[in-house]
Amino acid sequence: MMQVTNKYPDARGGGDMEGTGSNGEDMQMVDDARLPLSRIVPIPANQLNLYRIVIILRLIILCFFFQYRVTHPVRDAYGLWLVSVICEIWFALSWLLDQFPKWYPINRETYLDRLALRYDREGEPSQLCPIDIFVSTVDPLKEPPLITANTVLSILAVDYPVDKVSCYVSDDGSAMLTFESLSETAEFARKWVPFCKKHNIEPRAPEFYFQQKIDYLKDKIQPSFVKERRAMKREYEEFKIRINALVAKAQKVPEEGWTMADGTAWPGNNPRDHPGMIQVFLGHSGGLDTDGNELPRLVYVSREKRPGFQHHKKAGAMNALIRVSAVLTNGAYLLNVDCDHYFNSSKALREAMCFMMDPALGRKTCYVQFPQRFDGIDLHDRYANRNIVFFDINMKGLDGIQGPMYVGTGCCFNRQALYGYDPVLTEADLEPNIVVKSCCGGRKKKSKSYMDNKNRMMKRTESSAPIFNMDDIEEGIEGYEDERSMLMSQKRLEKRFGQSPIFTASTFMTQGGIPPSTNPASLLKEAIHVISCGYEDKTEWGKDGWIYGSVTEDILTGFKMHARGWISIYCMPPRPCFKGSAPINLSDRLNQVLRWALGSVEILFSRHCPIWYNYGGRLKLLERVAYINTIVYPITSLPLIAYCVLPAICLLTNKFIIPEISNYAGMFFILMFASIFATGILELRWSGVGIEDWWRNEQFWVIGGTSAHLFAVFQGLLKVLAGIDTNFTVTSKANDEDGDFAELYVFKWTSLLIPPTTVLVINLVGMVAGISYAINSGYQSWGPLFGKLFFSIWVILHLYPFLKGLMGKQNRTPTIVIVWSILLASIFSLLWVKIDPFISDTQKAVAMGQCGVNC
Ligand SMILES: O=c1ccn([C@@H]2O[C@H](COP(=O)(O)OP(=O)(O)O[C@H]3O[C@H](CO)[C@@H](O)[C@H](O)[C@H]3O)[C@@H](O)[C@H]2O)c(=O)[nH]1
Ligand SMILES: [Mn+2]
Repeated sequence: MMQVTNKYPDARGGGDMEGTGSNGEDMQMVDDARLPLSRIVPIPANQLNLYRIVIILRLIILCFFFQYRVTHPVRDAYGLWLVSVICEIWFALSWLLDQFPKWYPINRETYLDRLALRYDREGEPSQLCPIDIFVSTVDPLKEPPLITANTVLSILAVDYPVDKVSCYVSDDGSAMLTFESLSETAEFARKWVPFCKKHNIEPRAPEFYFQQKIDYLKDKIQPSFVKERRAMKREYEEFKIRINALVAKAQKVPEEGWTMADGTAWPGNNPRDHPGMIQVFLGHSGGLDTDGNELPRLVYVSREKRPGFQHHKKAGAMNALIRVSAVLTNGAYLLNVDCDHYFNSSKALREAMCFMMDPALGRKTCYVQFPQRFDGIDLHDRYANRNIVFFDINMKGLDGIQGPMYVGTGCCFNRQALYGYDPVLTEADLEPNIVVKSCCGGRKKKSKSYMDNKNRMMKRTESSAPIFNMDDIEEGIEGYEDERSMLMSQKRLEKRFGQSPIFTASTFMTQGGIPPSTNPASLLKEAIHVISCGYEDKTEWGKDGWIYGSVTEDILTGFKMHARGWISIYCMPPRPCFKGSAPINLSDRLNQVLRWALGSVEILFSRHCPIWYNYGGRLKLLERVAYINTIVYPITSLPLIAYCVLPAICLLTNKFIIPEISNYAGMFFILMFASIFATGILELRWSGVGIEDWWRNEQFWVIGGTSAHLFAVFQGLLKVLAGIDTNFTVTSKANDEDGDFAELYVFKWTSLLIPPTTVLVINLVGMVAGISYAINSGYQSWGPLFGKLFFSIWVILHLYPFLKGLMGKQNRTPTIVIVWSILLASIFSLLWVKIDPFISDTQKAVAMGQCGVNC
């Protein structure tokens, strides 16, 4: 059923490849094996330098700009001017937070061939490290089992030694549907995996493989391929039918709850009150595939849930998986994906190992993050779902500082980093203590040296990775004199890991694997124990592992590791390693953004706030700035809304936020725009991001800012002040099989739509009013009007995708056309009739403005 021997030799020991033959070819191999497994591909210096110069220029211009703005109030519109200047200062600050972490962008390249040469040579047992892969799912109705099945299949078929891959599926919804479809998936994998490996196909998620509209015969020489492909396609369709049947069956819950095939009641009938469940499929003794080869283990896990126990959403699920996997397989590394993020490249694990198993990088790398890429997004990516600017610009920038943020999925972790240990930095960084010695010695320490270092041992468990394995511990305990301090370190371990000796012991096996001679039945029992709901009581789970306290557990988790001095790596090979789905209709997208922003606000008000947290530690300054940026951005919604309403007020009151401009001042305005434009263009140049993606990002910044971010600020405040807990509303992952993007036009009412709609309407009204006013007051008033119209149009252009989303798609007659026509019609009719409904209002406002100055 599961792996019980520790057959993973020390593979991270570094470049000491002994025992190679003495002839020249072998020597060459040894040399090659010593070459680095990855390299930094620098961005061309001329591009980067120009970019940096322009940033500095922009900074200088900005200073002059503000000097002018602050010293030149608008006499008759003091309030408007003050608000606008405050907003502008805030925008400038948030620009600084966003800009400077992009000072050292880099790219990277991996050498998979060298990795193979070093750790995975033909004819020898592979020395690659074992990896546990986590898949999280919660609601099979929103996260269709077929999608999860595809993710699981792509994992089982990954290009990595099968005995070193284990896949854990966490079911937070304790749904029998998830369980049964996983069982079907395990059966189908017996056919699917050998097919993938034989024909070396990509991607190895069947749905997406068969969906590809490419010439699948192109590089295939095997005559049998066509036939086998056809047969496999049929098999997959039958599999799909079985899954769909399960889904159909699950639509209506029987009164007495679900019963399993053997007639017993499904233990998870109440998702809020059920025991922990584990089922191991495939693997060691789980039967072979159709070619007679072993398959990776597949484990279903549904942690125990009881009323009155906090379960901490996804972070809690992930922590439960850390413990289960430590007990059952204990991979040295673990990689987690959301249920909809399948392996788009079967080489993903090897890519990650190019960094993790690198003797120099591996010791200090807490995780290797892959960019999130998506399928099924509408052609123009209306709601900036692909987040290209973030993934291709900001993250590359961070990679050059201390490493990219963790984004929740497609990320390979060093298990020790999740246990809350500090990185093992270079020997010079540390005092000459046992950590370094045992690293370099590579041999088990005798109990004597353990005794010598007992006090350091305690310290070390506080701060750095444990290097001893169980034999050492046992030997040590026998001859232990100072019982009290042993007890304390025992207590310390219990606090950190909880009350499972087996699990705690596994944490000392830094190369992964489980001790030999452990009996599978007792391991399973222990696995159930470590997922019980009370297990984390009186422990530090949530302070280590995945961090609790925010619905964006990802940011917090990565942040804490960086604060401990770990670095992370951004890995973006040409073929995207992971692909997921994204909510493409407006309402779902806004709700997703709301959750993210709320998560940020939660962090802002928590003790982990990057503004205050842990100075004097190992967090690099620019990395901190980037984290500050990701948690304060929701606040920008306040000045943003104000700023978007200002142009309309200007139009309605016939005032302006800028006084009559001199030529000298006008120059600064022009320089400002030019420098903004130039930094943008240069950024797109070094990153390779397209202008459309950039523009979408700008637009969505305004759309999100005027809706979701604003709500997040208030909900966050409510949480802090009134203790109202936040929800993790899962995004639906609809499978868009027809590919007609019907989802894009789905309209669901949510109050998130109100503020941007209001901003839009006000601006439209303002434009009508402004134009009609100008018409009435003759031609000298057209000049100032254009300034105001410009700002209004700026707002409307940014909100345009939102307007489109609001309109939906009714019978293919875009309602937006109707709206525009009504608008234009009213402008022209005003022009024709020359009436001015706002004239009295404006006069009133003028009077008030003057009063404001004089009094
Ligand atoms: O109680 C819960 C709630 C959610 N999930 C899982 O969390 C994942 C992410 O949920 P989703 O609704 O897809 O959120 P997204 O906004 O699309 O996810 C992004 O943002 C999240 C942080 O808000 C990260 O956790 C995700 O990894 C990242 O992909 C899914 O696999 C869920 O099954 C759980 O396991 N338990
Ligand atoms: Mn998602």
